Amino acid sequence: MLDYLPQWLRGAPSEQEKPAPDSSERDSLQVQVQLHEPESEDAETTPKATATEASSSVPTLFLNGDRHNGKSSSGSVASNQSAPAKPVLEPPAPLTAKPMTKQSNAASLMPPPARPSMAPPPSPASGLRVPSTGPLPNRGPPPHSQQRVNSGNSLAPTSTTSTPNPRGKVLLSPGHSPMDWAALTRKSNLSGVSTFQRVTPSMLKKMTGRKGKPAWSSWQGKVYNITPYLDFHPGGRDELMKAAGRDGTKLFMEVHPWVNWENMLGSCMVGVMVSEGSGGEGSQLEDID
Ligand code: HEM
Repeated sequence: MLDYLPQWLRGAPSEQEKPAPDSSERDSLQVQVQLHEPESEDAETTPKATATEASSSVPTLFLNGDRHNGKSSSGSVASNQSAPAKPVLEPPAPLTAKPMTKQSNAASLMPPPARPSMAPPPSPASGLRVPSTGPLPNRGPPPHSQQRVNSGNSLAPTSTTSTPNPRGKVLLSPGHSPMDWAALTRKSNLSGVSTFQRVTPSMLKKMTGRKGKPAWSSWQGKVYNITPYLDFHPGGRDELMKAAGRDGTKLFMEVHPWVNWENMLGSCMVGVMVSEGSGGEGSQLEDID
């Protein structure tokens, strides 16, 4: 009975029956001892398989054994000719270098260069654009300022519509875009006067845009007819009318110092400011009205 099992598995023979172990059995017994012998403080952990270089060309795996154990002089564990119960695992798959796949190849490539900026070429209306870089300029008067309060005067019906835009911009009616204004000023003289005017402060004060009079405003010593621009003004008629009959420099600079007054209203220039008493043809224009 149990003849098919190796001797060492059939159970412990009595001391008398026990034959002198041959060398291979001795080695097998050593293996058992080695497997159960705690080697270190973490010896109770799950046995781990470790690859090692066997004496033959085929790599062999060992349980809980390090390379030195496997190559011990007894050689029973490392040897392929040991007992069948020997805990030898199948040889692992050869650790060959993986060929580069397409994906890993692409991942190792350098990223594409940054896209060049697609800034549009400068246009005639570029002076009207808000600068895209740098600190934000003053975006109009504070919410409760006098400038934000509707003046309530009886202006002619406007062709612009107020919007809840926080910047105070209005919806310009069709045909009144900044481009339309630029095209209009290229074609015609919009000053409303045939000759250059010498305008005194009292003359300017009367040019309020009411009672059939044009709206004039001065800027750095020059006088401009702002009436034609009223419906083109992105801030609306009411805002622009605040500068009528007076020097508009301060108001203008408070709201949009980046806007080029002289370029935009060049064709609306009426004349220059002169001191009181030295008025010129402007007084004649006043008489006509
Ligand atoms: C008379 C010469 C003026 C010209 C040529 C002019 C021109 C302009 C332009 C081009 C804009 C658009 C700005 C932008 O998009 O960045 C604008 C907006 C505006 N303007 Fe004028 N403006 C003038 C006078 C005034 C005055 C006197 C006021 C106020 C009393 C005023 C109030 C505003 C407001 C509230 C806006 C909208 C807010 C903004 O764009 O920041 N403007 N104006």
